Amino acid sequence: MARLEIKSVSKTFGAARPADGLSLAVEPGEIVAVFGPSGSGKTVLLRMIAGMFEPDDGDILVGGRSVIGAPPERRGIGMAFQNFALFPHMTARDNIASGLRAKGGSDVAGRVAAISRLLKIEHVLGHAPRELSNGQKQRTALARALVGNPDVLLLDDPLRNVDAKLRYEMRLELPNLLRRGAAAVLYVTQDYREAMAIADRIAVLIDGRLAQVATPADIYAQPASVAVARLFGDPTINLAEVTPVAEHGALSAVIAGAKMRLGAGDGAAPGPCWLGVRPEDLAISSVSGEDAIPARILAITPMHEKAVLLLRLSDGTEWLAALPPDAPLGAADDAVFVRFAPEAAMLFDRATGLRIGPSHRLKAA
Ligand SMILES: Nc1ncnc2c1ncn2[C@@H]1O[C@H](COP(=O)(O)OP(=O)(O)OP(=O)(O)O)[C@@H](O)[C@H]1O
Repeated sequence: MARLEIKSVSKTFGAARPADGLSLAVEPGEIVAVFGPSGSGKTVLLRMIAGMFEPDDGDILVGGRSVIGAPPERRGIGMAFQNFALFPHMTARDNIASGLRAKGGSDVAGRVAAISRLLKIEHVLGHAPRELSNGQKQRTALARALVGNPDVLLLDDPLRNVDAKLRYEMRLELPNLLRRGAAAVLYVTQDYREAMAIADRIAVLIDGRLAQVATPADIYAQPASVAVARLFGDPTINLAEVTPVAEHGALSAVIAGAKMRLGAGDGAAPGPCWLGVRPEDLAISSVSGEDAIPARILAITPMHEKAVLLLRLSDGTEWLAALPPDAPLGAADDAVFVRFAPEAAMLFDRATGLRIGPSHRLKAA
């Protein structure tokens, strides 16, 4: 059992700076998802930890000892990648055993059998990779990463190339499987749902910097910035440019002519902001009122667990509302009124993008 610590790590490739002062610690038995847009530096981070190349600055420690300069096989790290990276000429059994054999481990056959049972691939151990389905390849690659009981487990988008059904199943199974060995797990994914389903904490990487490291619930309810807020949620968060005003210690902002009460902030007017409201926090009705934004329904998309309404507010802004499918939805071109609770409004500084003030969403939940 060992802690993984990444301390002020930076890496530059020409004009690209995929790691810019990254600091993060992962405890034994903890799963931290590294999530961020394409090109944000996720793979570079994993490769530096694995020892495929070294950082320009900073330190990486496993169990309190720096691994900088140590060869990959001496770092106590297991890895699995999105393209599986299995040796094509070896059976699944030999692929799984390859790392153990290289290290001269004991009871290789017994350990391979045990991990294969756990991953339900015992029946294909004699097959070559070309004879395996993508799901079986992915389980074989995971088995190879897990079999040596590594201190640190690095998984680079391991479910990207498997079909939707298996991905769903594996999202349910993986957390228990990964926690068995009490490794410190870094799990890279481009899918925010996968990050939320699998991880204890999510490290949001944007342009080589950690924009936020927090639990999935906190990141959703209290995103540190408008960029983080936009990465989590489907449909994505609705935004409006506002300049809130403070009256009697309470904030409000005018959106498309309607004066909306805001629960965010500390009651002082914060200057120009982005206001963000999640689609599921909007209520739609045919009843007008001072606290309601006039809008028109442009389109309704029924989905099995929700209906998504595309709305045009009276100032031309387009917002999305996500409603329970049994809610009265109206029809395209209907005039409607949009409301949200003051606690549902988040405010982000327009210049920096950072969220303003304490969130009231958690209190409301
Ligand atoms: N070996 C390398 N040489 C030069 N530039 C590199 C190298 N590896 C990565 N980069 C650059 O570093 C940046 C981050 O790349 P990285 O592969 O870490 O992104 P990512 O977040 O994993 O993206 P994706 O989700 O698409 O896999 C990119 O601009 C990439 O072009």
